[in-house]
Amino acid sequence: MMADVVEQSGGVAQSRPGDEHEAGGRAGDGRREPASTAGGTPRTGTDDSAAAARIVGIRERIDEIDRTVIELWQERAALSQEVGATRMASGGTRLVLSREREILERFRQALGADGTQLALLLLRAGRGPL
Ligand SMILES: C=C(O[C@@H]1C=C(C(=O)O)C=C[C@H]1O)C(=O)O
Repeated sequence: MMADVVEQSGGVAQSRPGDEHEAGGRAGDGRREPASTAGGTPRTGTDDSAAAARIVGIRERIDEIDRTVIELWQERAALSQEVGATRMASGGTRLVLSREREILERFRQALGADGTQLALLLLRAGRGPL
């Protein structure tokens, strides 16, 4: 089962059985995906070989981006924790809400409502549960 995701509306979407990603399951538009990967090639969601080749190429870059995002996410969380520990060891506060508001605003301006959600998750990753 996939983890819940925060939708643009702020609501929570849950995957339904057979919704996506499963071999032979239904894709997002309700059409059935092929149950197997012909010849061991990655599943692309199309039977058109030219489109499939293009998709495989694009997915290489998507996977690279995802690895970078994960790496940067982890680096940011570690740095944020270091700032918090340094500040508390010096008698300061655990959080600085004015700084957090600036970050939320930066993400909102760049990415809209999704940016706000993303920034909230980033901030939470750095400080742990309140
Ligand atoms: C990292 C800091 O500490 C906390 C964590 C923040 C963050 O993850 O960006 C921002 C503000 C603080 O609440 C900081 O003050 O810069």
